[in-house]
Amino acid sequence: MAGTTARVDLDGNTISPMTICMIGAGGFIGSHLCEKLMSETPHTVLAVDVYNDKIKHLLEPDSLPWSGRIQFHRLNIKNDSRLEGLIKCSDLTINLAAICTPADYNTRPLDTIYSNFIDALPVVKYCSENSKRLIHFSTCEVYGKTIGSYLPKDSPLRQDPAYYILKEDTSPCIFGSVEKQRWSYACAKQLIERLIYAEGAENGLEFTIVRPFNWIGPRMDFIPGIDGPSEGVPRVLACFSNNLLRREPLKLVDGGESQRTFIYIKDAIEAVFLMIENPARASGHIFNVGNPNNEVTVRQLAEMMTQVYSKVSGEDAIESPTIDVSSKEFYGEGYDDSDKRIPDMTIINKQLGWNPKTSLWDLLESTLTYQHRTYAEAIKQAIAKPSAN
Ligand SMILES: NC(=O)c1ccc[n+]([C@@H]2O[C@H](COP(=O)([O-])OP(=O)(O)OC[C@H]3O[C@@H](n4cnc5c(N)ncnc54)[C@H](O)[C@@H]3O)[C@@H](O)[C@H]2O)c1
Ligand SMILES: O=C(O)[C@H]1O[C@H](OP(=O)(O)OP(=O)(O)OC[C@H]2O[C@@H](n3ccc(=O)[nH]c3=O)[C@H](O)[C@@H]2O)[C@H](O)[C@@H](O)[C@@H]1O
Repeated sequence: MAGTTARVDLDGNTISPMTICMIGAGGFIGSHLCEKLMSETPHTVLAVDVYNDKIKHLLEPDSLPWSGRIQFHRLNIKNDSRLEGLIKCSDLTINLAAICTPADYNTRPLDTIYSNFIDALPVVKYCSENSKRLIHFSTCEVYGKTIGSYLPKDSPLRQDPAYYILKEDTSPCIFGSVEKQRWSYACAKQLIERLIYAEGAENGLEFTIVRPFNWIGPRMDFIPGIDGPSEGVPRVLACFSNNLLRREPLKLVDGGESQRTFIYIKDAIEAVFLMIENPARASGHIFNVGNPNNEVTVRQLAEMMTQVYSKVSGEDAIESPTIDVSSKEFYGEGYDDSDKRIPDMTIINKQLGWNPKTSLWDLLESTLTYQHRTYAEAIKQAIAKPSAN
């Protein structure tokens, strides 16, 4: 049981129980982190968010084995003076709070920039002034587009990893023009990374920056019209899950040619655990956290999800499982895209000895089993409702 056996770090030292102020704990990544921290460690979590639906199962009832080790604080970090007190009484702050759905970047650029830069400023300041450790969640989007994407289509250099592998310490950050407001998120995340790095260099802030590469799994985002707004556009896993559940074609933006590497949330959480419990190895570093072996085009992802969903639901796929849609139609004016995202793993391997394990097929199978179990009945009822009236 958590807390009864002493935990040791990668260097064999005993890890003392710590208090973690987790901002954005009620979201997708936060919920998985809280779940594992409660079941496998003696650490205490001060869970800060405006919502708690995804961690409700950890908060009640009082009889849960970790009762007393997780406290929920409903607050908006934009304007709440309690934040500094929570950071002060913690050993470590993890900041996950952000607007991070691409449909918002070009349609709500101000909210996106405020959320990812301005609202994170006090968190960094309080950590620096109070000499508290910070793990800040950035994104692989800070790399933007690959160098290779600017080469002629038939250039052999496009096949050379030097032109597309993304390395924390050497790759440039390549964004589109300011009119392409898609990059408002990446640019705000890049500037907060630079500010944190500068606080480390000038004022001694002990920090770790995480750059997640498309982490996916249960509880990611929402299913429109079921546990989120009907007109809302979540990230691709939830968009495609929604289409599959409703037996609609999966929409391929601009032909689905962009490439992504997807990693299972449970593999990625292991990496964050190593950062939490090995400060001497993690501090001062920026880490890519992704699975370079799970690369697909978005079209291939759609095809694989269609096959996996048929297997887990027992339903045959519809006759035309995908449909092409322009990015302007799907996201509106100002959308642009990352062409390819393969993380270099050298730094995280060297510092933390971490590697991802789960194949794309396996992670989709467990995730879509969850989606089917959680939403299929609610969708059936939602679809049946209008005709019953
Ligand atoms: N999921 C991924 O693959 C991925 C990839 C790259 C980067 N990230 C980064 O990781 C972090 C977490 O991502 P996620 O996928 O869990 O997103 P999420 O949207 O599920 O979680 C973010 C949480 O932050 C909370 N939040 C936002 N603004 C807040 C505020 N002002 N005050 C209090 N709470 C606030 C939200 O309510 C939400 O619960 C984000 O910073 C995101 O940019 C995630
Ligand atoms: O997850 C990450 O690592 C980062 O990348 C995501 O950005 P992106 O991968 O572009 O967002 P998705 O919504 O997951 O879309 C992936 C691709 O699928 C496409 N897509 C999306 C939805 C859809 O229905 N159809 C479709 O073709 C998009 O155009 C894009 O090319 C988000 O910006 C962040 O959550 C995060 O910082």
